Amino acid sequence: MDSLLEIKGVSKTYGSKHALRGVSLNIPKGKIVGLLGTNGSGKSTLMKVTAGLLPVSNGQVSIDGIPVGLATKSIVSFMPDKPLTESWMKVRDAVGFYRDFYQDFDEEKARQMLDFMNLNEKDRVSTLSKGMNERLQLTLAMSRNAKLYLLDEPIGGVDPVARTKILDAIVEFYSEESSLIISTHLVRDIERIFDEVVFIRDGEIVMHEEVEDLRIKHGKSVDDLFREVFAEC
Ligand SMILES: Nc1ncnc2c1ncn2[C@@H]1O[C@H](COP(=O)(O)OP(=O)(O)OP(=O)(O)O)[C@@H](O)[C@H]1O
Repeated sequence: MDSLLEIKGVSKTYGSKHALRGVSLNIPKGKIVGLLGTNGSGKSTLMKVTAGLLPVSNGQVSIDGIPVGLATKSIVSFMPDKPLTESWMKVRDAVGFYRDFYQDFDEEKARQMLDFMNLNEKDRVSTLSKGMNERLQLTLAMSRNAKLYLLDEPIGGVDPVARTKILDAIVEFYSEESSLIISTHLVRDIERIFDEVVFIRDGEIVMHEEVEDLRIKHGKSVDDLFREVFAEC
């Protein structure tokens, strides 16, 4: 298997709290992967460790064969669960900020995405609704020409109509040369776009399967299986 992301025996503690417990995971190139778990299961921690924003307590993470660090930041695009933009910015300032900051930022792609998302470059970030803000953050993260995209809860807290638009944009603007990991607990709305799913519970990977295999093997949707696996939590 041609792995893009390799995680080997990664643990992460915050003081005495164990957020990740010996996580090992391989993600191939060209896949959209759902990182699924209930609140507090370790999704954001795993995303941040992969993005190189948090040091691990134990284990190794590498992307395209390179250990996570300064060098991998240029091939990983991370959309955190909290916006990186400042409230004084207009949408066009946010785009300019990303363009100046990231060499691989594709301004033309950003324009097309803004258009698709019905976002106006003249709007102030502080006046955007939560759903519109999520659309902006997604546009910024996906307009980089990265090898790995990490989207932390891109549909958290937005209504079903906004969710559909965000998912359509991910599918429309995703390049098959790269891989994309999306963390969420809103499985039903999003499972149609996944090639593979990873279930994380209490900082441990409890399942990693291709979605088609999973549906054949269990005769269930990912959402049904998710509810079953996490029912006892
Ligand atoms: N900075 C921190 N200090 C202490 N504990 C933390 C910190 N960040 C996360 N944790 C704890 O680590 C565990 C995993 O948290 P994490 O944010 O990775 O989970 P999550 O799956 O992303 O949750 P959610 O869906 O609620 O965002 C939780 O028990 C959380 O309380």
